[in-house]
Amino acid sequence: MTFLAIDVGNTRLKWAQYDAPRPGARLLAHGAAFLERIDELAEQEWKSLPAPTAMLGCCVAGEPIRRRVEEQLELWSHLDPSWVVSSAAECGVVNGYDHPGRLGVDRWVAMIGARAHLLAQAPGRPALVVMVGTAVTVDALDETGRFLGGFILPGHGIMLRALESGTAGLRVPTGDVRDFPTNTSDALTSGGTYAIAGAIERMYRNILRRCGVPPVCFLTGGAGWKMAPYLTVDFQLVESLVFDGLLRIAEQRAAERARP
Ligand SMILES: Nc1ncnc2c1ncn2[C@@H]1O[C@H](COP(=O)(O)OP(=O)(O)O)[C@@H](O)[C@H]1O
Ligand SMILES: CC(C)(COP(=O)(O)O)[C@@H](O)C(=O)NCCC(=O)O
Ligand SMILES: [K+]
Repeated sequence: MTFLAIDVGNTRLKWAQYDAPRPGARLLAHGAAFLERIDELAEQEWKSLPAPTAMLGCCVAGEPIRRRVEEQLELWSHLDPSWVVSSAAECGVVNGYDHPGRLGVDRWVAMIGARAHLLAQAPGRPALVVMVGTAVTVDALDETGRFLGGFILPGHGIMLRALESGTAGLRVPTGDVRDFPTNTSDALTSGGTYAIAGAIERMYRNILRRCGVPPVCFLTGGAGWKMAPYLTVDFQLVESLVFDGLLRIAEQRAAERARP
């Protein structure tokens, strides 16, 4: 009984194969492909994988991309692709968005993963879930598992491209993060990094004010490691947060199917 988890973002598809559809399952293989390369998965990375018994994914990259991923999944003819959609409540997480279905499903799944980590280590605490990918999301879960709301910011790449295309004088290589940047490259890189760090610190304080208890902060996403050195709040870097959420949802759905 192997399980394939897939997370399709706006830049890359991330996949991981586990020996079972439940949290704590053993990771058998994993990889990532830029969206320009997803049409090669069945011919390349996935070709040598043992056939997964079940698959669950989340996709924020749009319907055409999702269909292209499903074409690759046809490699395993018995497999019935299943995609999570954001809902009003799932796996103990309650969705406080005005229109729950409009919440990015990667955010929803990451929060479900974070909630499981939180319950295992610090029940009774709120959670702050930061995902640094193409965009950056900074989401708040209260101590009962209710999603209170969150920020969306441009990611590092989008910030730099926006500045480059909106100005005459900002076309410079990537710089270093400095407290007091003294050249354009460092000023741009530091500005982007501290904009994200500042949003995280603000949400930390928003949650503390709302809940009266400091949140446990989870950091994930392809560029999460880039932010790690610059955060002033305690955090846990959990690269697998979305996969952990998918495993949790898959376990829950299997239990529901098994119920008489
Ligand atoms: N090896 C890498 N190649 C390209 N981008 C990387 C790499 N490692 C980290 N990144 C950063 O991670 C981002 C993509 O992260 P990811 O979580 O896959 O995004 P998304 O979920 O939006 O597709 C890129 O925008 C880039 O800043
Ligand atoms: C905010 C996002 C673009 C993040 O995408 P990513 O950086 O993971 O590619 C995605 O979660 C999304 O399309 N959300 C829908 C809008 C919302 O969450 O309100
Ligand atoms: K993502």
